[in-house]
Amino acid sequence: MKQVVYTASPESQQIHVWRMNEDGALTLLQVVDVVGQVQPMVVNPTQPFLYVGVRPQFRTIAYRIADDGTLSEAGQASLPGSPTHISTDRQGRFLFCGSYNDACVSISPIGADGVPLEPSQVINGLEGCHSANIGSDNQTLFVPALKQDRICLFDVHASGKLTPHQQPQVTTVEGAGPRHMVFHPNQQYAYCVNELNSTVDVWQLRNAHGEVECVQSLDMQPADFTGTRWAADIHLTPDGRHLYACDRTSSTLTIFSVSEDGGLLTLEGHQPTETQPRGFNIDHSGQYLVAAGQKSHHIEVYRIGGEQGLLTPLARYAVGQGPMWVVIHAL
Ligand SMILES: O=C1O[C@H](COP(=O)(O)O)[C@@H](O)[C@H](O)[C@H]1O
Repeated sequence: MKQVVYTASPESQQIHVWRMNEDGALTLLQVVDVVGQVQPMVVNPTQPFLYVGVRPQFRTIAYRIADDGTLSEAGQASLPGSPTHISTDRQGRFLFCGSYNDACVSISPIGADGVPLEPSQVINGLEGCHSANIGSDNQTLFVPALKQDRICLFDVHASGKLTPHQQPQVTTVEGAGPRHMVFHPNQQYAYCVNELNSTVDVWQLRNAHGEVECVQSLDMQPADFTGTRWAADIHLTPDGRHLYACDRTSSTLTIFSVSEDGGLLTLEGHQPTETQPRGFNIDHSGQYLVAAGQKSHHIEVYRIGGEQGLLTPLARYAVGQGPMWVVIHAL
């Protein structure tokens, strides 16, 4: 499998493009200078485009992905707030943007040329909006509002509109701060990392009443941990067996194994990693994890191994300043 790794470094305004070799080693292919601080990134699932969110002029830049993974700019569109997180639906028809500082989520249609258009709708009042995550059904959008301890649910319409889902929101425990989410491949469960109390919640997507319900909440930290909690990102291996979440104060990756049905997590261990890991990702083969240290200005590649999914450090690489986002794309 041919894969490339994109890392976004807002302080130096750069995207580094790496080829990922079969053994997990990275080879630098390109450094893209971006006009603005580049933060969130996502690849269109059906067309070869990388979308990034930049500031201080809030917009998305679309890059065409060449056959070798290198990038060339294809167009830009405005965004209604500072882009904290961007994502697409599973057919690559819409771009979603969550803005923490501007407390909103937006939806922008993606044109036939692969470039996003201007937003077709903006929903305000989502305090601490930290991400927008399309469900496996490609119809329900899950939007964590960190400062309100709730995840808002919206139906996505083909017209480019969002309307409140039948169950319009679910709430976490007070002070949790829901941030990023991933979905189990069996479409039955989602996992949300909570920034402020460093826990991971397991959300059953359709309980006996057809509703979303939290069925487990696990601490990411060891029982004797007394430091400040500051969790950030969460990712699942493609086979749904191993789940990872990172905490920035302790600079650790927490490793969970996932039960066969996806409904139960077991804490397997902690891996020290780059200083202040804000973003990481897992490759498409499920063999490698790449973590970015916002304060170390490096990324580190790990091999995922064994029944427990423990991590073995392979190599670290200097990137730009303040790396914060990692995307891995199968060519
Ligand atoms: O994780 C965090 O994210 C928010 C929003 O980040 P931004 O890059 O969109 O400004 C940040 O303000 C908060 O301090 C931090 O913990």
